[in-house]
Amino acid sequence: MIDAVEKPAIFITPDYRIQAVNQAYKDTYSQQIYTGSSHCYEISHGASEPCDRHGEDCPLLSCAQSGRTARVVHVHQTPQGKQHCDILMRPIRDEDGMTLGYLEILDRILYASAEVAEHKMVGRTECFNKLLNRINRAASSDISVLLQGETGTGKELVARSIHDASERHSKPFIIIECAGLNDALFESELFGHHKGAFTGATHNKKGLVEEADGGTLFLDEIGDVPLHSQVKLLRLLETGTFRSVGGLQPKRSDFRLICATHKDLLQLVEAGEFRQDLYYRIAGLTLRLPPLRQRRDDIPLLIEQFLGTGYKGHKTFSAQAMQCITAHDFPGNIRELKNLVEQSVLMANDDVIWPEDLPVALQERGEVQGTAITSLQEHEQQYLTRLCQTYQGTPEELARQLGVSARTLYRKLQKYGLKLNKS
Ligand SMILES: Nc1ncnc2c1ncn2[C@@H]1O[C@H](COP(=O)(O)OP(=O)(O)OP(=O)(O)O)[C@@H](O)[C@H]1O
Repeated sequence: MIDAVEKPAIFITPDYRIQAVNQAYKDTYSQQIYTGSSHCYEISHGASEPCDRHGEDCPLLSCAQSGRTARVVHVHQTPQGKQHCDILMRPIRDEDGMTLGYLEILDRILYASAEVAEHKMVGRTECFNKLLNRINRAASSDISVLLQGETGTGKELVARSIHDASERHSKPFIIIECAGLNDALFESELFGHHKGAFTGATHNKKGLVEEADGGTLFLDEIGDVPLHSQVKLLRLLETGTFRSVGGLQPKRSDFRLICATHKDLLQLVEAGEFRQDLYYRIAGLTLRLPPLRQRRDDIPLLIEQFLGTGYKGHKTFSAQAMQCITAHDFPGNIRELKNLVEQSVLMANDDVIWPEDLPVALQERGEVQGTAITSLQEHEQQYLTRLCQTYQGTPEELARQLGVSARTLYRKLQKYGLKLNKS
C-alpha cells in the first residue's frame, strides 16, 4: 500500500516506530531507516524524543487523541537543510475498529524556507507554520481566497505562493492594484477596451481578466474598489463572463481569484461601503497574516534573509542593536524591517551595526525595553522623563491617563525632579 503513495510516506505504530517506508521517503532523508526500530522523530528531526516534548504539535498525538486525520506543518531536517513539510497523518484501523497505526504522508513546501533562501518566504515560528498549512490547503483547491493582514505582512508574497503551489502555476499570475482606481479606470484595466470606446482609447486593449485566463488574478486592496465597480466584479464572478469597454460580445475567462486587504471588510459591509454578496464571493477561504510583532522570533532569520549574500552579507547586527529591533512594534511589518536593514547597512561605518546606526525611534525603544532587568522605580523615572519631554496636555489629563490622581503625579514628578511642559 505504501509503495502506491507517490509522496514520501511511512506507516508508524503508536510507539512512533516506522514499520513500513516508501522509496520517496528514503530519498528525502539522509539517515538509514531500520523498519521496526527507527523512530519517526529521529529521521525527520534528528531528535531523541517525540516532537511534542519540544513544543511542536505532534500529529500522531492529535490523531490518537481525536481518532481523526491530522494535518500540521513541521520543519524537518533534510540533506538540503531545514525544510517545511506539510504532514498528513491518518489512523489505520483493523476490521474491529482497533487502531493498528498511522499513515504519514509528507508534502515538501517549496515556496517557503526555515533558512535563508532567495525569493522564498522565510520563517519558523508556530504562527508562520500555521499560515503555511492554510496556504497549502488553499493551493490544493480553486477556492477564492481573501488575505487579511496589516500593510507589509507579505500578502502579495502569499498570493504568489498560493499560485506557485497550485495546478495553475505554469499559467499567468496577474496583479491588479485596486487602490486609487476610479470606476472608469477599474473597468478598463479589468475588462480592456475597444478602440474609440472613449477619448484616448486609440487602440484595442486586452483587460487583465483576459490576461489571467488559466491562471490567477490577484486583486490587491480590494477594500478600495468603488461600489459601482463592485457590481461589475460580482457579475464577472457569478457568470465567469465580461464585456470589454465599448465591446458587445461577452468574453469568458477561467481564473482563480485571490484578494487582499488591510481593512476590516466586514466592518465596511456594515457601513454599507462594501457589498455583502461580493464579500461572500471573494472570501471562500480567509487567511489572516500575523503582524511581525506576533512572530518576533522570526526577526533574526528575516534579517539574515535581507542581509543576503552580497556585500550586505558581511554585516552583522550587534546584540545591542538586535535588542532595539526586537523591542520595536513594526507597524510597517516585514517591509519596514527590510527597509530598516537596508538603511542600517548604509549608516554603519564598519561590519558591525550598532544601535546608533538605527533610526532614532528604535534606539529609544531599546533603552526602555532592553532585556537587562532594571528596577521598576528606574522604569517609572525613565517613562516620566520621556513623558515630560513629549506630553502636550495638562497635568490633570496626564494623571487621568496614567490612572493616578493629580496629587500622586505631582508627588512623583517632585521625587524625580521633573517638570511637565505645561506645568
Ligand atoms: N516571510 C517572508 N520572508 C521574506 N520576505 C518577506 C516575507 N513576507 C514578506 N516579505 C517581504 O516583505 C515585503 C512586503 O511584502 P508584501 O509586499 O508581500 O506585503 P503586503 O502585505 O502585500 O503589503 P501591502 O499591504 O503594503 O501591499 C516584500 O519585499 C516581501 O518580499
